This record gives sequence, C-alpha cells and structure tokens, in this order.
Amino acid sequence: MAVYTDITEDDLKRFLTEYDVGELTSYKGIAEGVENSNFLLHTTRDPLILTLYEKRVEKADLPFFLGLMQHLSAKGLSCPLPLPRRDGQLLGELSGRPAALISFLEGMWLRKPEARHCREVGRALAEMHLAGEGFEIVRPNALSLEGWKTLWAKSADRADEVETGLQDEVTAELEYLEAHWPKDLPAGVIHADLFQDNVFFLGDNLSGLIDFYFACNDLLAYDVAICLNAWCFEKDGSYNVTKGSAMLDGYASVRPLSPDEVAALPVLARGSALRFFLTRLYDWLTTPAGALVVKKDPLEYLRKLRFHRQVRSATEYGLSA
Ligand SMILES: Nc1ncnc2c1ncn2[C@@H]1O[C@H](COP(=O)(O)OP(=O)(O)OP(=O)(O)O)[C@@H](O)[C@H]1O
Ligand SMILES: N[C@@H](CCO)C(=O)O
Repeated sequence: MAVYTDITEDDLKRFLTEYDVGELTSYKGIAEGVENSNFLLHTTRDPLILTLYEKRVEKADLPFFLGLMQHLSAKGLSCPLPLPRRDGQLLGELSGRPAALISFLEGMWLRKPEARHCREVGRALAEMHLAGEGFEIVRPNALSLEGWKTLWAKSADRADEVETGLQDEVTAELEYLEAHWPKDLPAGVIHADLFQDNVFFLGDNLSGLIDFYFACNDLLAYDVAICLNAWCFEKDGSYNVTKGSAMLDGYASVRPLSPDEVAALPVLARGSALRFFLTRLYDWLTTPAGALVVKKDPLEYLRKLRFHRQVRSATEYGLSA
C-alpha cells in the first residue's frame, strides 16, 4: 500500500480551507501505487484525489507535472486536472510534504487487458504525444542512460543477491545501450510510465490516463517501447504478438512511426526494460521490511530484457509490414 506519509483530519481540514472544494465528508488512503501517497477525499461536492509527493519526485519538477496535466487536458486529452488554491497556486504542503488536489477520474484499471484494450492504449499514447506539442516547460528524462548508471552504481554490489551473475550481465547491458542508444528520433513529451494501473477504462472504453509523475521530454518511440513492455507480455513471461500488433496499430492510426523509429524499437525496448528493472532492483534492495508498499519484482523486467536482446527486428513485436 502506498501511503508513506500519514495525515491527520485536522491538518487535512486546514489544508482544504485553501481551496474552494466544499466540506470534507470522508477520506481514506489508497492502497495502490508505489511512488506517492494518495488519498481519496469525499466532499459535499466532487470526489478528489489528494497526492503527497514522495522520494522520487523532485519539488522543482512539480510545475512541469501539474502544468502538463493542465496543458493536455486543455488539448482534449482525458486526464486529471490539478485544482488551484484560492491564491491560484497548484501546490500546497501537508504533513511536511508538497501536496496537490487533483480531480477524480472515473474508471478502473484493467487487471487482464486484451488486445483490443492494447489498441486503445496505443491510440491514447499517440494522442498524448500530439497533445504534448506546444507545452513550454522542459524536463529532461532523469531516468535515461545517465540516471540508469547512477541507479546501477547504488545497486551493483548487491545485485548478485537477487540472481547470480546479474552484476556482469547488467554492466554489459549498460555498455551496449550507451553505445547503441538512438539520438536523432522524433522527441517530445512522453508519459514514461503508462502501465496498466495508469490507464482507466469504463467498460471497454478508455476513460483517461493518470500519473504523469515520470513524464519528461524524450524520444516518442521510447514511450511506445515502455508500453510494449508493460502491456504485451503474459504472466508466464511470453510476449503476446497479438497484443503488440494491436498496440502498434493503435499508435500508428494516430501517429505513424518513421522507419528509423521502427528500426530502433528493439534497442528502445531493451532500455525500457532495463529502466524498470533498475528502479525495481533499487527498491527491492532498499525498502525496509514491513514498509506499507508492495515491492515489484525486478526479475520480471530482467526476463523481458533478455527477450528483447534476441529480437532482430520490430516485426517480431507484431508490426504490420
Ligand atoms: N485522478 C485520479 N482519479 C481516480 N483515481 C486516482 C487518480 N489518481 C490516482 N488514483 C488512484 O490512486 C492509485 C495510485 O495512483 P498513482 O498511480 O498516481 O500512484 P503512484 O504511487 O504514483 O503509482 P505508480 O506505482 O503507478 O507510479 C491509482 O491506481 C488510482 O486507484
Ligand atoms: N510502473 C513502475 C512503478 C512506478 O514507477 C513499475 O511497474 O515498476
């Protein structure tokens, strides 16, 4: 459960006096997510989400994240909107953490997505990429090559505790990615964490995207690779080419990938798998036993990485010729 910072009712009520949101009637911590502390608030008006920003979110980045949600929403993308305080600010402080109130998005995330849902996700990702155009704040991706090296330096010594041989394998992978990472592909604002728990559906219809707290400027096709990793593998570790094909078709129906982007997909998918392996590994090694959060398995992403290593061309992901 991701409630790292607890709040008291008195503090919350004081925090809410800064907003025009009605009276608080109830609140509870949300048991999902691993990054920030989230609470669901019921008021005499609309339900709201309260987010307290935790360790991996830099306060200096919050204007980017909150401003991006406003920008995307104004462009017609369905995503939560940060609510302004009476003084116009989007950010306040609660229990010693930066905190924001966000509109509640209707829908549920899918535990067992099918190919048709992957198509919707591909389409929504491309719509987000187009809607991000013109957003003026820039945030380089803190979790690209340099960030991976920093994370790895903190975990490498203990990596073989998780699986023997990991230290050598990951060091070699980082060297490969550094030598082969594409540089001249189309770039823009990417979501960078569009996993199943960040896409809401109402029935079979995608109702919106949430959790923009890894969003940044990077290669658009890297975001596609993140989604292939997050959505198109089965629990047994196998890649589902039908889902991959649907995801890529959905994306291309809004924003066709260039031949260079297509050619780069295998290396981008390796990088994306390594990124989630590294954050999971770091959390695995550092989260204290008994913390109220469900740790995610780093080895799931190591297996995906090994799969991508033997992919020779993007057609293996299901790309139509
Ligand atoms: N705007 C919203 N509307 C409705 N529910 C929301 C909203 N924002 C967050 N939630 C709920 O809170 C949960 C956790 O939110 P979120 O994914 O932003 O947290 P996180 O800690 O950043 O998680 P992650 O592990 O995905 O990075 C979501 O799965 C959803 O149930
Ligand atoms: N989506 C990430 C967690 C949030 O960064 C993962 O599954 O590792």
